[in-house]
Amino acid sequence: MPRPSDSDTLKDIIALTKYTMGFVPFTFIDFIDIILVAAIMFWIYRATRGTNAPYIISGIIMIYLMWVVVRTLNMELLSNILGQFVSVGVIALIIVFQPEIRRFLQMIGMRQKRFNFIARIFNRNDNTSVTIIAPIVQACREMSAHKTGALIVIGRQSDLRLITEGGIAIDAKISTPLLENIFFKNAPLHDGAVVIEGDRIVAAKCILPVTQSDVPKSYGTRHRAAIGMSEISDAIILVVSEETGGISIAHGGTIHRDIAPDQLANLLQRHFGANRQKDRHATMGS
Ligand SMILES: Nc1ncnc2c1ncn2[C@@H]1O[C@H](COP(=O)(O)OP(=O)(O)OP(=O)(O)O)[C@@H](O)[C@H]1O
Repeated sequence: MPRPSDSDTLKDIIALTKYTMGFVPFTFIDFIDIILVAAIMFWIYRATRGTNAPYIISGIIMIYLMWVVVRTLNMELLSNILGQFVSVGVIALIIVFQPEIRRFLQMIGMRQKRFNFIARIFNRNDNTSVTIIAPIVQACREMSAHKTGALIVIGRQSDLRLITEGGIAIDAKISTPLLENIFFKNAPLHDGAVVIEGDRIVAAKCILPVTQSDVPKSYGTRHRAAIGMSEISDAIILVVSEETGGISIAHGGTIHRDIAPDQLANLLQRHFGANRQKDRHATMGS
């Protein structure tokens, strides 16, 4: 019996591909579709990392695949039972993922102000270390020494209106005495977070979203709120612990605890220096 040659095999593959493509036409839109689904799945993975959500998603996918299999095999009873699970699946998803969905909506609400080039050019402050960093670091140093609890959000590119609108508007130039006064125990505005944008204290008494990630049990709500805020925005969040006087800095979903005031000044310099360089590149590019 003659053995099929390589060219025969190739012809068979081409024929099979054409046959399959006849049933399932693959267009450019399909390609975009697949890329978007992959991007959404990657985002869901990143947003739910560290939570129980990936396990729940795997469970839902398993139920769905079982349902597809039993339906194909015409197993009526099992198919009906699993079908009920699948049909209420969307509602179950909304209930189970309520915190993640809320975080996603907040993230959309805090979209980057990256198209606001003109405002950024005119708002750029080359004296950042004198006008912003020094008074904040000094306030943290003092509050740390007196064990005054504080939560300070330093805005960068993310739009923080969703947060500031829930607080008390202040709109005053940053100064060490003002920050200390706000957080002074029993002062009317000491509860919640202060939000700083540019060289101004925009609002106080702001409520921040608390992280849903797995953090050590020793972290109280103030530290959890700092991490939560850093997960949904590019802001830098400073915490002074009322319990220990320790200073922490949260950024990009992680928190560094027990930072010395001098180290804090260096870290802020680095963040704002990098920001200014990024602005410069963006301005040159635009
Ligand atoms: N979601 C939030 N948004 C803004 N501020 C918050 C939030 N949750 C808690 N806080 C602030 O944190 C204070 C409570 O801090 P708590 O003792 O629970 O946290 P902690 O992380 O242990 O901080 P500390 O080390 O200062 O005790 C509240 O009085 C309030 O001012």
